[in-house]
Amino acid sequence: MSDKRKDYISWDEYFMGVAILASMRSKDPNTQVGACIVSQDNKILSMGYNGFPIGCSDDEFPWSREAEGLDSKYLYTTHSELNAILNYRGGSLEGATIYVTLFPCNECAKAIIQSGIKKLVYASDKYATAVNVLASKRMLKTAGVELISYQPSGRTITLNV
Ligand SMILES: O=c1[nH]c(=O)n([C@H]2C[C@H](O)[C@@H](COP(=O)(O)O)O2)cc1CO
Ligand SMILES: [Zn+2]
Repeated sequence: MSDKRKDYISWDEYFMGVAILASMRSKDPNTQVGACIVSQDNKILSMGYNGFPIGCSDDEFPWSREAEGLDSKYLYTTHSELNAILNYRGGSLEGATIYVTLFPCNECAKAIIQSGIKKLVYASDKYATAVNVLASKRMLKTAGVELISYQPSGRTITLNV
């Protein structure tokens, strides 16, 4: 009897890897974010990345983070976490886990909590001191969502696509 492969990727590497891959679809020149929602039995339910709503052209709407008023990207981008939740076409997300490449903002936290997601695994927390992230953590913790800081395995995964 032959032994099984030993260097297969872990569930965490797989799901965070999918979130990272989703982020690579983002057209945001500054921050690309990806999310992957997973069921309690390790099935991928949905994915998302930050971008403009369907029908709002990436070439017509602005990607500027400095511009004020109607030319700011912040008015138009749908965040990766919200996109992943809205992209889901199944039933309930109750009890699911969301893998995110960046800690979610307060608006995404509300959507995560209300959709019944119970666990959040995040990679970067580069805006940790921003007031919206502090508010996000306050809500997620109060609502009982488990927050797990992803520990990179150190493995490099190369895709020849
Ligand atoms: O939770 C988040 N999820 C998410 O998708 N984003 C997106 C919105 C913007 O397109 C980008 C943030 O842009 P910037 O880093 O230039 O401020 O990341 C931003 C946050 C904020 O934490
Ligand atoms: Zn958000």
